[in-house]
Amino acid sequence: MPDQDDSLLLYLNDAIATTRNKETLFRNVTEKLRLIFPFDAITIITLDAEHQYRRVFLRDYLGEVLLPDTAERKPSRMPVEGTPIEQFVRQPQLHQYDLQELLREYCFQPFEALLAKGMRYFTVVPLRTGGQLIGLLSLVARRRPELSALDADLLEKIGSLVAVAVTNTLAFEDIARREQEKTMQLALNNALLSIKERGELFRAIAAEINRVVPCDYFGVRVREANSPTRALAEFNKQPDGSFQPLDENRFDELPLTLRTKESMQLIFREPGVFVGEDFEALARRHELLRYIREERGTRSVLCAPLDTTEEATTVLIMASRQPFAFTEETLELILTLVPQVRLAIQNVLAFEQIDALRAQLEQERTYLIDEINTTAAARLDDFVGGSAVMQQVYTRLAQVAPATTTVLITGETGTGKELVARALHNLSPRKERALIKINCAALPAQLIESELFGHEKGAFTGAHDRRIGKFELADGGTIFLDEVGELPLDLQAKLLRILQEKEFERIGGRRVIHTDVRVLAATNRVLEDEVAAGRFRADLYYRLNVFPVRLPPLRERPEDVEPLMRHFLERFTKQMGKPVRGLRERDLRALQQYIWPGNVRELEHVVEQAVIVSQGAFLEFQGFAAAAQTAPALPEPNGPIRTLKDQERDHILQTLHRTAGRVSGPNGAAVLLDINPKTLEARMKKLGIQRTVEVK
Ligand SMILES: Nc1ncnc2c1ncn2[C@@H]1O[C@H](COP(=O)(O)OP(=O)(O)OP(=O)(O)O)[C@@H](O)[C@H]1O
Repeated sequence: MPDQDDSLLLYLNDAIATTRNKETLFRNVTEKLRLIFPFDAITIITLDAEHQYRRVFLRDYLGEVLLPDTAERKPSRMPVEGTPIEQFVRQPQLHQYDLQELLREYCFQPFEALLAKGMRYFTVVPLRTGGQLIGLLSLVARRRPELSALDADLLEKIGSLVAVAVTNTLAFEDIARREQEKTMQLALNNALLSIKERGELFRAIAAEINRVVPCDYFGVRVREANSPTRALAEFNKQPDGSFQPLDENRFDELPLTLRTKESMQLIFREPGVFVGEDFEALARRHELLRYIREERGTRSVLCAPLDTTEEATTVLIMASRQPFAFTEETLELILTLVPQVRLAIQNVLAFEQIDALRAQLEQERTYLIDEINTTAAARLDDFVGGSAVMQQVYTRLAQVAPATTTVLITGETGTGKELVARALHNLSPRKERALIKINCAALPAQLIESELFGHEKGAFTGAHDRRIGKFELADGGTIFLDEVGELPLDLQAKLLRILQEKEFERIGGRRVIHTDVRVLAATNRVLEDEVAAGRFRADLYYRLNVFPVRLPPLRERPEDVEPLMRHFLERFTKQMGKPVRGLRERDLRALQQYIWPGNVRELEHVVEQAVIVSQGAFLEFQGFAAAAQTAPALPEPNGPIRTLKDQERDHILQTLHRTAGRVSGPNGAAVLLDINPKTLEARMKKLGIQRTVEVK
């Protein structure tokens, strides 16, 4: 049939030169071939340059669907080694085989399936262009094809034409793919450059990628050593095609057995596609994947590592309910996007960090402004009083200030414990960061925890927003736990953990937060006694008492009274714009002899009051004069002994007199007497002191 052959060749030549559409082209080619050669199925495979991998380029079963389980359903790149194709590649000539014989040598599932469909004969035509073997054309038939020498010659020629067509098509596909890549990269770039919010950014990435590689799940997860993986962002595709973020806590509903660290560890660390049987095998081995398969109907997964550092691996994961949703090509495409996506993630995380720092700075700023308004930063120069006991204190302060050592400041009320804490902070390298004060006695017990550790949004009723705790706020700075002896026992345990491990969690949060905080604590209680009474944890006491600083009460250093007095006098006179007045010798002596239960603070108040009320040439200590007369601690040697009750009654009365009847509050009698206002009220009741009657 030479004429017919020539016209076929001409036809093919023409078709190949003019048809750009792969499907039309090969439909035409196979139809023509069938007219000449009685084959039942035609397959074209292509080979890579090293002939190690094969891809199915086209299958045509002439109307009869064969091999329903394997056709196009594998990742398209498959190895050559170990298959009969190895043999064809080694001797690239036109060959005819009996499938049964081939199968004796090789175990090859596609051929077994062909055989099961009644196919017996297999003709291989090498596809060559420019002397290079680029693929194979195979023709399969039920009946043995009788090929003449001319037929064989024709087939070889057809092979050459088909090879050109295949190469052209591949080149076109390659160009189209690169264009697609470029378009995607451009689209992604636009999104990545303009979006700074994490959720939105990842949603845009998911949507762009989904346009080319459809998926039902898109996520970026991070694996860190020794902890379950966590998501940077995760989305599920909705029926309307939009991507909705997945609930961060959705794994909380998992059966406990699945929430083990091992199960929650990321299994994907290499780029790969897991489809069909590969996915099923993986799901059988990995519990969590099996669960996701059941719950979400996931049947294939693609993963592409984005970033690997010593501490963490970040992986992009796509999943689909289709069993063969991804191929090696899709993976290659996704991998070309990795550098962009990595950069975008780094950007967005950097933005978040900046935001977090800005928020922290803002909080610190607001806090500091509040603080500055009430108290200025203290230095050692601010301490007045050169008594020997105080000299020892100053030396200890100067020694410990530059270290990160925890300091426990003890002393009666008003002895200057807070002043010491401020001085320690300001003398330390942390002075540029915040000094955060927490008054452990002034907070309702149920709020202290949130105050110290912060809480997540919705952690408890009323927690509308996330709140940063003071320990987090003080990161890099100092925290001052005032009245630490008042801390409830359960919080003592939590405080101990921070001191030991330097980490904590927000209430309602699962993330462990590390913090670098120097702790200063103060109390006017004798903590040893509190420990003995079971009200204070011994282990916490030892943790806090690393470097104790005890502030002596004013009565133990009467020589400091005068300089302190003069110091306050100068301050208040200036502050109030009052004229300078003299100090009577007897008043000074009375002040020095007084026992000062409220210590320096009480002295400060006495002077303040004197500056306010004095009119003449001398300072008047009206309220104090009475106290000074009755204050001597020792009674007359031979005088009548007064009962303790009387003594107590008088003492309370004097104090109330001084505070103009005020029991509680900063200027109340309870502060001066260093007892709880409720306790004072109870005592007053017991002693028959009625505020309104007695104090006018
Ligand atoms: N040595 C000192 N020199 C100058 N001022 C002092 C000195 N000691 C204390 N003060 C002042 O006395 C007042 C009370 O001090 P501070 O608040 O530090 O005492 P505190 O021991 O923390 O009291 P509390 O136990 O009641 O909290 C403050 O105004 C402080 O500035």
